[in-house]
This record gives sequence, structure tokens and C-alpha cells, in this order.
Amino acid sequence: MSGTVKNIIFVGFMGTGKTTLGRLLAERLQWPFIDCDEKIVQKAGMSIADYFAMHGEAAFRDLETEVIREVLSGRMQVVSTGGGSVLRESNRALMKNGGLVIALTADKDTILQRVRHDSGRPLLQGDAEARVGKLLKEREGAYDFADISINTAQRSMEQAIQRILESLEAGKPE
Ligand SMILES: Nc1ncnc2c1ncn2[C@@H]1O[C@H](COP(=O)(O)OP(=O)(O)O)[C@@H](O)[C@H]1O
Ligand SMILES: O=C(O)C1=C[C@@H](OP(=O)(O)O)[C@@H](O)[C@H](O)C1
Ligand SMILES: [Mg+2]
Repeated sequence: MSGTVKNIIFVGFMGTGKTTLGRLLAERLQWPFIDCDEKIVQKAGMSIADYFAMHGEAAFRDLETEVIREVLSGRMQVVSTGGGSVLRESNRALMKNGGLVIALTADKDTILQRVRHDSGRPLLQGDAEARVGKLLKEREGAYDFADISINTAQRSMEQAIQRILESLEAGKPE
């Protein structure tokens, strides 16, 4: 199925592994890998944390939509999005039309373990545990529009990749 899907698009909460697994899958498929956050950093000429601090979240979300639109006009790419990009209906529509959407999931403790020492996520500054808890509640169900869902807390990265490759070969979303 990897030959017939337009793009493979990863969505999911922060720390579920979108960037890491996306890059790995792209290598396996020999498709280009694009991380939307990296594109935003290139366009903005500064880190995401600095962009939030200087321009605020609303401006970040506008830039994020611009990047998603541009990236998904292409084909045969593995695309990892930022965790909050699914909050806009227009972004979700772009993703649904842009290819196979794979949601990555993980439980709160796993997410916390993975993101705790990473200062690059402005929404988690301060009390990371409280912030992850609050955002997980606010975003409950936000990733349900995906074609496939994979729990990365219960799998090694290699197992997650195998699971995705099997789904692609089976030729239909589960
Ligand atoms: N099974 C796994 N699947 C995905 N990521 C994992 C897994 N185990 C550990 N990780 C780690 O979790 C972190 C997730 O980071 P990242 O890929 O940046 O997530 P996201 O882009 O979804 O925020 C990385 O440090 C990655 O190495
Ligand atoms: O969930 C969010 O709102 C965000 C997730 C981040 O990406 P990751 O999900 O790759 O960490 C990044 O886009 C920004 O810090 C905002
Ligand atoms: Mg990421």
C-alpha cells in the first residue's frame, strides 16, 4: 500500500514518537522525511520555544497550518506533524486528503518520561506533569480521526515500525 498512499502522516500527542518513528519509517521506505516543526523552525528562523515567546501560540498555529498545506501538496513523503496540529478542523481535512494518517499513542507516564528533560516544548514549561495531564484531557479524542492508531508505549521503535509496515502491506487501514 505504500505505493498507493499519497503520503504517510503521523499525528499524536507530544512524546508519542512522531518525529523519531517518522524519520525511521522514511529511511525504511526510502521516502523523504519531513517534520513540520523543523519546517516551521526554518521558516521562522528561530526555535519553536523562541517563536512562542516572541509571537505567541496563535501566530505559531497560523504558521503551522501554512506549513501543513505546503508540505501536503507533495507526494510520497513521510510527514510528522506537531501534537497540536490536529486541533484545527482545516488541518485535519488537509491531512485526511493528504494521505494515510497514523496516530501514535502512549500513556501519560510514558509521555512524561520521554518529554520531561526536553526543553524544546513551550507548552510543557514549568510543571510538566500538570501540563501534560491538562493537555491530554483537553485533547482527548483529538487524534481519533486517524486511519490507524499505534500504541508506542507497549512497543519498541522497531516493533512499531514493523506494525506500520504490516498495515501498509495489508493494503487497508485497520
Ligand atoms: N517505542 C518508542 N516509540 C517512539 N518513541 C520512543 C519509543 N521509545 C522511546 N522513544 C523516545 O521518545 C521520544 C519521543 O520523541 P519524539 O519522536 O520527538 O516525539 P514527538 O515528535 O511525538 O513529540 C524520543 O526521545 C524517542 O527516542
Ligand atoms: O502539542 C503541541 O501543541 C506542540 C507539539 C510540538 O511537537 P511534538 O508533538 O512533535 O512534540 C510542537 O509542535 C509545539 O511545541 C506544540
Ligand atoms: Mg515531533
